[in-house]
Amino acid sequence: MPEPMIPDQERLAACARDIADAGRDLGARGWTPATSSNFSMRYDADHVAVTISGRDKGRLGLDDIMLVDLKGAAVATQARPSAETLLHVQMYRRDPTIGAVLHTHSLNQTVASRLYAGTGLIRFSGFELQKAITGYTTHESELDLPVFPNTQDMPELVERVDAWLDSGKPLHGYLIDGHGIYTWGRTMAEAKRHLEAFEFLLAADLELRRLSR
Ligand SMILES: CSC[C@@H](O)[C@@H](O)C(=O)COP(=O)(O)O
Ligand SMILES: [Zn+2]
Repeated sequence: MPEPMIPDQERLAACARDIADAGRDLGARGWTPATSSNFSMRYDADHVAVTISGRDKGRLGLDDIMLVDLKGAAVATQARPSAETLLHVQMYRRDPTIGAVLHTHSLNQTVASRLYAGTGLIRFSGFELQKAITGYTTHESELDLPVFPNTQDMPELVERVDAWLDSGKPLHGYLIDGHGIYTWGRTMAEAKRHLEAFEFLLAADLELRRLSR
């Protein structure tokens, strides 16, 4: 039997503080309505600090964050991790450089996901803010944000994300139809920058659609 993992409380608290700070900021913008959204940070190579399911993500305290392994199983706690923890740990498993994953439910994210569910993709081009996504150096690039069908079956969603990544196409975030967005970064700051950029790009796209009706 392997020894049970005993979390370093200081390290876990440091992750929890960063997650709670991000949650307060994103909640204040109205992107985490009605306990929706979930957040995580890499704790070490094999573990992730993640929000406990059902908590108000705009008012998180240190007790609202728990540890899971890279399969999404709770570590050293009976608490239940966020409903979509499998989508978080998938990214940490696939890319060891990822340090934070953010999922929110803003109105723009949800409305855009419904509008583009049919095409399965939003392609941004010509926006300076595309450069806020790591690796994009010009507004002349094409930045794709896929829209996957919503389901309560997390392994099914994990499979769709895996299929996209396995095809070799770049992926910096995705929408889930009628639901919200996932994005990530090497640090919490980078994940937040990506989230803000996608939110702005979605808002701009929706506004242009309104104006050109
Ligand atoms: C409150 S409905 C939203 C949930 O179903 C889910 O999508 C979500 O974002 C939050 O789930 P949670 O388990 O609290 O992390
Ligand atoms: Zn959600």
